[in-house]
Amino acid sequence: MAEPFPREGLPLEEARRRVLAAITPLTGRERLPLGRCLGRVSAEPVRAPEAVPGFRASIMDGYAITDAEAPSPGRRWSLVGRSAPGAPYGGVLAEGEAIRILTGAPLPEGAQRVLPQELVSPESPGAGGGAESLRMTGEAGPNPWIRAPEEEAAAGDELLPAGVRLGAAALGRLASCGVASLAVSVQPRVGLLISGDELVAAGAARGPGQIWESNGTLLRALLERLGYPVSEQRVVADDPAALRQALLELAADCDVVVSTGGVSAGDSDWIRPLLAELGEVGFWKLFLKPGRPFAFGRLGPRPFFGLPGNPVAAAVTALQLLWPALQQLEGGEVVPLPRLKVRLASALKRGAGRPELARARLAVAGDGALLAQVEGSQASSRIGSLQGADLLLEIPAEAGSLAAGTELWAQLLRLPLL
Ligand SMILES: Nc1nc2c(c(=O)[nH]1)N[C@H]1C(S)=C(S)[C@@H](COP(=O)(O)OP(=O)(O)OC[C@H]3O[C@@H](n4cnc5c(N)ncnc54)[C@H](O)[C@@H]3O)O[C@H]1N2
Ligand code: MOO
Repeated sequence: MAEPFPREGLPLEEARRRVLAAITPLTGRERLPLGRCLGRVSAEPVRAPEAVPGFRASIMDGYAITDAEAPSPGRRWSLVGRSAPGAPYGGVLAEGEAIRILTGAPLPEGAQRVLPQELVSPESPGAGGGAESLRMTGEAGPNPWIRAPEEEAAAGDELLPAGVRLGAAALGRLASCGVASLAVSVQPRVGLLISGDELVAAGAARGPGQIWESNGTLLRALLERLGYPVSEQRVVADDPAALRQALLELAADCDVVVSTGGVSAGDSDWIRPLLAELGEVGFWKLFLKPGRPFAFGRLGPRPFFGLPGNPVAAAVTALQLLWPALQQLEGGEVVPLPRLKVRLASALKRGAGRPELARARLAVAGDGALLAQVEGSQASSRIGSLQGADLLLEIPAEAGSLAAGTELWAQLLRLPLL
């Protein structure tokens, strides 16, 4: 039977294309208060209900006057009132009059300019009584220091399209425009299956040849950081009946099923035959280091990701293939990691073979050039190679050892702050 994939494995780009082509976004949505929307995806466009700020507001603490042009030093006004944030001056300002105004307070009708208080000096009425007055002592510039009523938004402006991941800035802006809640897409429920006869929980005593289970902790934390907490997890031995049972349960309860381990070609690697039995193998094997034994397919109707058992390979393929799929399942834009060009800080010994995503630290040289520092073994079993990594260096398949200074593309392991 012809294999539906090249023998050496699928190039990463092609694998990502096939994964995304097979993923249909979930249709559910829910309305949540803003405080619970961080990291979620907008399910519909949001428009400003009203203009914001909605009135002309002072940008400075000072005095509002009717003068359109900057007044000259020595000019005087009589002080007739005050406008504070939330306590506007009710009257109409006339020529020759000024009011005290605070930052953020509404300008009264007739006012055309605010004089920052540093430019004027108030004068008390003399012995004969009369109004308090104001005298121009400084040199006014052209800025009238007035914030336009529609500076942030006009009524009906689109504040946000559908399909956008909500960060602090978007949520803050929605609040500033009076929006209290919003419709967001439901999140995919992620089921995680961890398999391996050799695995014991961290903290438990190890028998001969046993290792402490780490992929559960690693993947759960990574997925949580990406905004997709794992909703169910099973740890199962390399036993086909137990694995079949766990896969069926996870597929029943979750929108996407992810496994780690048991996906290469050994005689206790059950994931692929079980996927073929319970659903369909879309493709198996990537032309990638780390991450060659990777399976994608369907478990019944659910997308399935068989990540390798080696921890680094599991984390890298989760970032490269599972994360885009989760973004698409949620109905959001699939946002790739930013790519940039960096130079190797030191020579890198390697053999040509598979395209590699090497873990590196980002350093900035004195002249501002971006440098990649690859430290220690890049074995896919060594989780330490992920620790502190800022970059995944994209090393082409045909590249052998690389000299210091070699320019390479790299993916920046950073999420947006705002
Ligand atoms: N003949 C071949 N052998 C292997 C190939 C191959 O192409 N031909 N590929 C190698 C590569 S590359 C990788 S990566 C591994 C992945 O194999 P599996 O996905 O089947 O994973 P396992 O064999 O179950 O485990 C590999 C390794 O990782 C450890 N492991 C597994 N699960 C966990 C866990 N939850 N926490 C911590 N460590 C875990 C496991 O003990 C093994 O050491 O296959 C190569 N072999
Ligand atoms: O793909 Mo494996 O992760 O190279 O060791």
